[in-house]
Amino acid sequence: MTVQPLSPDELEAALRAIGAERYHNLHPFHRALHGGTLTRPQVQAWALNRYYYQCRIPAKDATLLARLPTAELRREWRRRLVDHDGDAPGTGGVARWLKLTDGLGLDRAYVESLDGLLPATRFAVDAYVEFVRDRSILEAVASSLTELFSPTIISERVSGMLRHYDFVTPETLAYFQPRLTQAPRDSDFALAYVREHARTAEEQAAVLDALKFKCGVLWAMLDALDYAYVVPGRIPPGAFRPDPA
Ligand SMILES: O=C(O)c1cc(C(=O)O)c2c(n1)C(=O)C(=O)c1cc(C(=O)O)[nH]c1-2
Repeated sequence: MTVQPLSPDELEAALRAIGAERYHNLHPFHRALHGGTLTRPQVQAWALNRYYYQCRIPAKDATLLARLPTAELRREWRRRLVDHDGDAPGTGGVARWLKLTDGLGLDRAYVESLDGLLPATRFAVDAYVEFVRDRSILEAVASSLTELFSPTIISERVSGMLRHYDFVTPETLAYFQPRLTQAPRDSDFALAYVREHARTAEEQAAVLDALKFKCGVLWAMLDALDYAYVVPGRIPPGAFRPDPA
């Protein structure tokens, strides 16, 4: 029996249902981060590990950019590189993420060295970069669609962290403000691309799987933090160890 393809609206609804079920806003570590029940060292561990995601995002976008077939698509996608890398030293999202790790009292050279990462952070983020490098353009674009759901979590995060943690200031969280406009712009484009190009049932299944995969990447990063930094005695050898209080 041949499976009938979904209409673009049905495909979008199926993508949104994946986010509603699997996006990392539902993870216990995020609930704790936003709800104010983490300690400063646990927030430091989150920011340090998330730095690796931030700094690999432009590399993943560059691998896709190189494969895009038209100037129109490349022009659209290259904005993401500028958003993250900036167009001068000290500008862009990665530099702003370092303001967050600075504000949390982490040594910048240590953060940038990547020496303190959890092994699973590295594996999860590298898997995302490799997925985008190796899969079809359609799957690669679809894997960015978690950003459909990020403005809500970012708003929750900023208000929750400012309310609950006296060691967090609006300047420390400056990374997130531009994301509130960048993420919808990027995800609107990616969603329109996927709605138009995922026509067959096979292509649509691949797109849905790409979004599930990406939700898994984000979830696995938080599982790793939850495992290592919530119950004492579980920090892997070589990973970030908070200073004794
Ligand atoms: O704070 C978040 O929860 C969150 C989530 C995501 C996401 O859903 O992938 C991104 C970001 N932030 C983000 O800041 C960012 O630059 C980004 C790029 C991408 C991507 O897949 O290309 N996702 C995300």
